[in-house]
Amino acid sequence: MMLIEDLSVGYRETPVLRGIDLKIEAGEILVLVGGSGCGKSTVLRTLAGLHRPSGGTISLDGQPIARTSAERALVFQEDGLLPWRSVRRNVELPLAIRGVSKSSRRSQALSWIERVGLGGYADHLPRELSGGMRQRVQLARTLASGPRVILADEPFGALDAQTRRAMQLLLVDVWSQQPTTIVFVTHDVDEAVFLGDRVAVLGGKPTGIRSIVDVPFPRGDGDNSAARAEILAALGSTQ
Ligand SMILES: Nc1ncnc2c1ncn2[C@@H]1O[C@H](COP(=O)(O)OP(=O)(O)OP(=O)(O)O)[C@@H](O)[C@H]1O
Repeated sequence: MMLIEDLSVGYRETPVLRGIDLKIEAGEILVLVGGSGCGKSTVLRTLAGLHRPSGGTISLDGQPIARTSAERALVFQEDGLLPWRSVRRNVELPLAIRGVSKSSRRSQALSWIERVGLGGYADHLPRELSGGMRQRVQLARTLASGPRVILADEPFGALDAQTRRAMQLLLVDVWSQQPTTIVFVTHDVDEAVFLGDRVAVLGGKPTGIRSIVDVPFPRGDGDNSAARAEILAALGSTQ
């Protein structure tokens, strides 16, 4: 469980958000939405340990978060793959850093590559793949590293609608087999309601969280229109 208490974030003298209290349960998908520039990426980078909070505390299972750690993996819109390494060798990288033996990391990487639907592309270079395929490789690499928390910053933001949907379904598929805690930032309310167990709307003063909306049918076929309307209303009130 990740516990965020009275968190303030900002840059030098510029406060961005303050008074954030959030409890993120293990295995939950929590989505952060909010107007452009409200501080979503800053919060995520703070949870990753890349940015120091200006106040408050963050802990993961009771341990304070003070720096970056492989247990909290950041995933960006830009895939961050190493262009000179093949798909397989990109996915192997976090395993190599953890000291996993060569044969074991090769078989684990190939298994993840298969699971994200890229069997047959293991020896390709990133530049030989489409944007959606590169995002699949990024997902495989992230999952291969076995993080306890995935911090995703608009990972599908640059993809066309069809590829984006395919990636959401893939994420849900792998998450349902292995429910990792995910904090997911998006601009897209439909994506938020599809993926999230809960959606936190950030922005607005004096508090950093305008509203937390429970999604009744996350990743399912039920009617989430009331949750969607509540998120849109909260977003409207932060403008
Ligand atoms: N490195 C930085 N130095 C100073 N100010 C910054 C820095 N990064 C972001 N900011 C400011 O902090 C605020 C929050 O930025 P952040 O990127 O967290 O917002 P966001 O909600 O993720 O935006 P978007 O949805 O447009 O990506 C903005 O006003 C931004 O200008």
